[in-house]
Order: sequence, then C-alpha cells, then structure tokens
Amino acid sequence: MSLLELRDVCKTFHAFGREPVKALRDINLTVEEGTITGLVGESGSGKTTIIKSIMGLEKPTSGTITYDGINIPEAKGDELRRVRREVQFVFQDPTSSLNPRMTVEKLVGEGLLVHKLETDRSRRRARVADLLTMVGLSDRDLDRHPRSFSGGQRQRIAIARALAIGPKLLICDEPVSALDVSVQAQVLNLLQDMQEELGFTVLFIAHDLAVVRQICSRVAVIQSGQIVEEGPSETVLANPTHPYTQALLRAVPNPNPTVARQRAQERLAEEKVA
Ligand SMILES: Nc1ncnc2c1ncn2[C@@H]1O[C@H](COP(=O)(O)OP(=O)(O)OP(=O)(O)O)[C@@H](O)[C@H]1O
Repeated sequence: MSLLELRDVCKTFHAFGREPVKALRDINLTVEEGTITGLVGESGSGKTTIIKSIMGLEKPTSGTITYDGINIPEAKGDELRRVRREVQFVFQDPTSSLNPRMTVEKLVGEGLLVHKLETDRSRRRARVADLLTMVGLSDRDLDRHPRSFSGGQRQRIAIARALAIGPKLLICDEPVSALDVSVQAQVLNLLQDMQEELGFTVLFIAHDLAVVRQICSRVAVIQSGQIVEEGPSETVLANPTHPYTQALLRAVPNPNPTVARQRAQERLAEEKVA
C-alpha cells in the first residue's frame, strides 16, 4: 500500500522580471508503506521543492500530494495535525536544524510535549534516555548541548528527535551529505536498523547513488524537475537505462581500482567528445 503519492505534480516559480522556472514537471512518485525509497538528483534538480511541497511550505502549481489519503496542500485541522505528527524530517545539517540553546533532553523530548504524548517531565526524560540509547548515545548525554557533539552524533540526536513521536513516514533530506564517509556509513546503518526495527516508511533524498545503493529498495532519479528513471534499486543501479542515471553512476567512486580506472577513462573520452 502506498503511504505517500505525488501525482502529476508541477511547480513553476514566477519571479518579477525573470523567466518562469519550471522546478517540477509532472512528478509521479509513490512511496510504499514500510519501504525506504530513494530520490536522487544533482543540485537544482528539484529535490528541495519536492520536500517543501510535502511539508506544505510550497503549493504545487498543479497535481496532488497525498499522505495516507490526506491531500497535503489542502490539509487543515485534525488532518494537518495528523500529518505534522506522523511525518517527520531529518535534514542535511544537524548543526542548523538543532537549536544550540536547548539540551538534548529538550530537543528530543519536544515533540512528545508538543503533541501531548508524554506531559510528565520525569517519564519524558526516561523516554528520551531510551531513545538516546536506541541511536547509540546514552542517558549521560541528556543535559548536554548539541555543540558538544560531533557531526555524526548530532545527526543521531536529530534522528532520535524525529523518531520520538513514532512517525509513520520519515523524510531524510541528504542526512549524511555533511558527514565524513566513515561516519556516513554508521548513520546509514542506524537508519536502516531503526527502520527494520520500528517499520516506518522512509523517503530518502540524496545526490549520491552510492548512499542510495546501501539502503533503498526503490529509487527514483530526478533531473531538471522530471523523474527520468524509477524502479527497484538493484535494477536501476545494475542496468540504468537513462543517460543521466548512467552519468550519476559513473560519478560514484568505486573501491575496485580496475573499475575506477575504466570509469576515469570513459569520463575522459566523454569530455573529449564534448
Ligand atoms: N523560490 C524560488 N524562486 C525561483 N526559483 C526557484 C525557487 N526555489 C527553487 N527554484 C529553482 O527551482 C529549481 C529546483 O530547485 P531545488 O532547490 O528544488 O533543487 P535541489 O535539487 O533541491 O537543489 P539543491 O540540492 O542544490 O538544494 C532550481 O532551478 C532553482 O533555482
């Protein structure tokens, strides 16, 4: 069953004195319940516009965005509250997404309080301590502030914060792009383990196909506001049919030196032709 559906979504930006920008063109994207679906594209391809549209911050020019039967751009009252509770986000840069003045206890427990899921302070603190343990931190971190953690640890705090209120859909916007490669793998493993354990659904947005390969069962590739290829990750990554997907794949560093050399030669040949 699909949990999130974008149907024929278009978004055109009109800025005074400038040509209109068609940021999204007939986007069709289905995120099936209980899966991790990847959306991959380079800078400017339209990923942020899709996220903002799902968050209700941008209204599509046409088309529909449906979460569990709720039309997001039109949602009000109880429906809007349900979307805000059930759809949570993890952003690229935990340094700017976590308020530096709040303690970890307050940051992670905020949703429990706002959505009145745990109003008792000591029970909330205990619940936050459990969440911290779940993401590989500990109850000793409750009274610390985000700035005293590493980038990877901050992203763990952001994940705990997003998971605190038991979301059905987690939207991850380039959650590991700002991290070192070794830390990236740890955070991806954590997300995958949490998803397997808790069964929520993930829309995972990235510019890097290597990251998608590690955790997504399906992937959609977006270029200049259009989905150019979509399917099971294994198929898309093994046999990409669109030249843009092929180019993205060639950009993925390969640990095998023979393959890496072959790719470098292909890129060189392409540049000469161009
Ligand atoms: N408010 C706006 N007004 C005008 N054009 C915009 C606006 N927001 C985005 N765009 C344009 O829409 C296109 C898609 O932008 P978007 O930010 O969605 O891409 P992206 O894939 O998220 O890129 P990045 O990874 O760099 O954030 C770009 O051409 C961008 O310049």
